[in-house]
Amino acid sequence: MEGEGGRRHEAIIPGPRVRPNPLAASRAEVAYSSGVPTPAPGDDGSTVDVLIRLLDDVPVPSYAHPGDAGADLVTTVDVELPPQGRVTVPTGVSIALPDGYAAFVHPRSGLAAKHGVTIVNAPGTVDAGYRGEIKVTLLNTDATEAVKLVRGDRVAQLVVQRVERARFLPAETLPGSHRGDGGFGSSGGFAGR
Ligand SMILES: O=c1ccn([C@H]2C[C@H](O)[C@@H](COP(=O)(O)OP(=O)(O)OP(=O)(O)O)O2)c(=O)[nH]1
Ligand SMILES: [Mg+2]
Repeated sequence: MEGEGGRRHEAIIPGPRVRPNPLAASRAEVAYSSGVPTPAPGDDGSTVDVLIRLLDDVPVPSYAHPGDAGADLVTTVDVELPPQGRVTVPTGVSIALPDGYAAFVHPRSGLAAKHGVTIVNAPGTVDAGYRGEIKVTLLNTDATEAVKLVRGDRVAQLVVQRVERARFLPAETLPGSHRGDGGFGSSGGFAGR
């Protein structure tokens, strides 16, 4: 456009506010650790396709509500967790995650709050290359009450996430930071301690 004095001004027209979706861009090329290509890409880049084998008569893990992060996993065996005891249970599923993803086996808050049941190694890490059955190592934190779970009970939830792999670069010194080497409660405790 021609401005005053004959100088040319660029018209500032805001561009469309569209963020590129890195998932959508790369999905077609995603490869599994085995080299098997992915199935057709999903709809809008907000889901990732994960191949699953049902090793038992179990439901495909599903999300209870839209927007949930965790898909529930069931135990395929009846189990009694003694007070403060732990048991590893099979879930009847194995999966193939695309490279660049991992799945994390998280406790369920209802089991934790009502019965004290958690997962020893929470969250358990399922590597992209793992093809074995997903298992859950349950722990009954209650000091006195045993907890009985039966085949089909939902005992954990699986959260699928993109993960970065680091290139660890040895260095003599590290850049300074506000926290420095303070940790393990350096910012203060809680009321009474
Ligand atoms: O709660 C879990 C945690 C892990 N796994 C499976 C998937 C994972 O890829 C594999 C190995 O897990 P991890 O690396 O945590 O165990 P590790 O003790 O380091 O075993 P490994 O030497 O096989 O890596 O075991 C599960 O089924 N459930
Ligand atoms: Mg390991």
